[in-house]
Amino acid sequence: MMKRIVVAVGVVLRNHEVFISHRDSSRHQGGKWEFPGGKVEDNESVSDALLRELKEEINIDVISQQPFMVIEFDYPDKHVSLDIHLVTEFAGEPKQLEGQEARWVALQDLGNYEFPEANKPIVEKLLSM
Ligand SMILES: Nc1nc2c([nH]c(=O)n2[C@H]2C[C@H](O)[C@@H](COP(=O)(O)OP(=O)(O)OP(=O)(O)O)O2)c(=O)[nH]1
Ligand SMILES: [Mg+2]
Repeated sequence: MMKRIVVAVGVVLRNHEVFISHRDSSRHQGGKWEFPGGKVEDNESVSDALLRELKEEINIDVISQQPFMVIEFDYPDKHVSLDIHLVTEFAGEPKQLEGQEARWVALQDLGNYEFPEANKPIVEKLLSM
C-alpha cells in the first residue's frame, strides 16, 4: 500500500484575490498552478507546517488561518491528503522565493487556471463563496 502524504496548503486571500504559484514542470503534478504549501514533516503539526511552508515559499508570516477542507486524493504515483487552510491575515508581501511564477488572481477567475486534479473541490468551494 502506498503511504499517504499529508500536505499543508494555504489559500492566501486578500481583497477577493488569491495568491497562486506555478509548479515547476520537473515536479510531481508539475506544469500546473498550486496553492503554496508542502509536506508535513515528522514531529510537526499541520499548522506548524503551514506556517513554515508559507515562510519558505512565499515569505509571509501567517497571522490568522482557518481550516477550509481536507481532501484525500490518489494520484497513480502518489496518495495525498491535502489539509487546506484559508489564510486571511498575514505579515509581509507574498513573493515567490523558489523561482516559480506567481500571481494574485481574482477568485472568480480561478476557473481559468489549471490545478492538479485533487484541487477541484477547493476551486469549486472558492468559486461559490
Ligand atoms: N503545495 C501544493 N501541493 C499540492 C496541491 N495540490 C496537490 O495535489 N498537491 C500535491 C503535489 C505534491 O505531490 C504534494 C506536496 O507538495 P510539494 O511538492 O509542494 O511538497 P514540498 O513543498 O514539501 O516540496 P518537496 O519536498 O517535494 O520539494 O501535494 C496544491 O494546491 N499545493
Ligand atoms: Mg511546496
